[in-house]
Amino acid sequence: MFKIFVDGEAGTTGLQINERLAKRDDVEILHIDPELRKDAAERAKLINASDVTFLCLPDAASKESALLCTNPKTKIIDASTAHRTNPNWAYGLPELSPEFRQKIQTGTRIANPGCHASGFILGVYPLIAAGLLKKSADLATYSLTGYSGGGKKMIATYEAEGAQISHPGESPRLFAPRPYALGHHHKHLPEMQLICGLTKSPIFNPVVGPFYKGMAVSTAIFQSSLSKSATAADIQNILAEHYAGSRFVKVLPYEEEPTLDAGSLNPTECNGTNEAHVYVFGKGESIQVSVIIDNLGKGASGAAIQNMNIALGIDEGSGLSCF
Ligand SMILES: NC(=O)C1=CN([C@@H]2O[C@H](COP(=O)(O)OP(=O)(O)OC[C@H]3O[C@@H](n4cnc5c(N)ncnc54)[C@H](OP(=O)(O)O)[C@@H]3O)[C@@H](O)[C@H]2O)C=CC1
Ligand SMILES: CC(=O)N[C@@H](CCC(=O)OP(=O)(O)O)C(=O)O
Repeated sequence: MFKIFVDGEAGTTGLQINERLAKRDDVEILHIDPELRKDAAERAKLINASDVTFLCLPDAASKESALLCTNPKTKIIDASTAHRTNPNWAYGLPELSPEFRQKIQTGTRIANPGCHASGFILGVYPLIAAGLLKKSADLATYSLTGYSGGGKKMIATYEAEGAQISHPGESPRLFAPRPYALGHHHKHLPEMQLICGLTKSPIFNPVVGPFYKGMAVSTAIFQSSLSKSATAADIQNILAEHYAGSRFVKVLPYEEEPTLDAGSLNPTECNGTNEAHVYVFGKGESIQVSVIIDNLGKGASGAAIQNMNIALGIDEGSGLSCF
């Protein structure tokens, strides 16, 4: 029986991890007295008593918790941004390459990827690894996300009575999707750039909409950024080959005239799963890669549990099929 502690168990990500773990009989969950949830000594006790600790905390608290861990056997999986570009931590996206998977398997420090970053990297990394997309590529990406990505505070704002209602003659603040991070320094940019090995940051526009969860991350691939000319179908082939055999990442067939439901991409189609759906669109020289995930699934707690399974040497999909 593996002992698991979720530091930040009352937050959005922590609750979701606990929900998944509660259905398993191979783990024992160590709970903290809610009154002591911010007490460093109490957290240290539980972290060091665990086989795996999930950090579902703001960055500063995550850094503090990681330093509280003195048990060399305890594996830490951090859901925050704090350690994602730290070379001493494994980056928790095992589908990228056998090396990424192996670091998760053997290390004791695993950084769970950001949700937008997961969508971006899943689409872009294989194209760079194949030598088609230049590391110096100019990339423009937008991500349409549900509001649960903003944690407890944003959920409360969106779910306040009347907040999402559009009144005729008024300017509704939350009804229409809202582009944000317009200062162009979103916190996921460093991991997007580092993990893909890009020499410059993409231009990244996240957009939050009035739906709870689900995310579609779309990246424009310009011919000038390719080492040789390629079509959308070529790019789909590379991605399909890269993820062949992957349990959770599915590359959909290329369609010149997409016949998706109602002719549009549905950011919620992976909700309740740990899957990522990868699409390639475009015609002639114009190419777009779109990745759909559940921001709370493959974008957060699903990925965290998948990483735990890999780190503990148990079946990768344990506890994930019961979402
Ligand atoms: N929501 C999402 O889609 C995703 C979130 N993440 C990341 O996961 C982490 C948690 O996010 P999320 O679950 O959304 O956040 P929430 O705001 O929903 O929850 C954070 C939790 O951490 C607790 N907390 C805050 N400070 C401390 C502290 N010093 N010691 C102990 N507990 C503390 C909070 O308690 P209290 O409320 O009482 O202060 C709260 O329960 C963040 O780093 C976030 O960026 C990662 C992927 C996706
Ligand atoms: C809607 C919204 O605000 N989304 C968050 C994504 C949160 C998240 O997943 O970020 P971490 O994994 O890095 O914690 C944002 O864009 O900052």
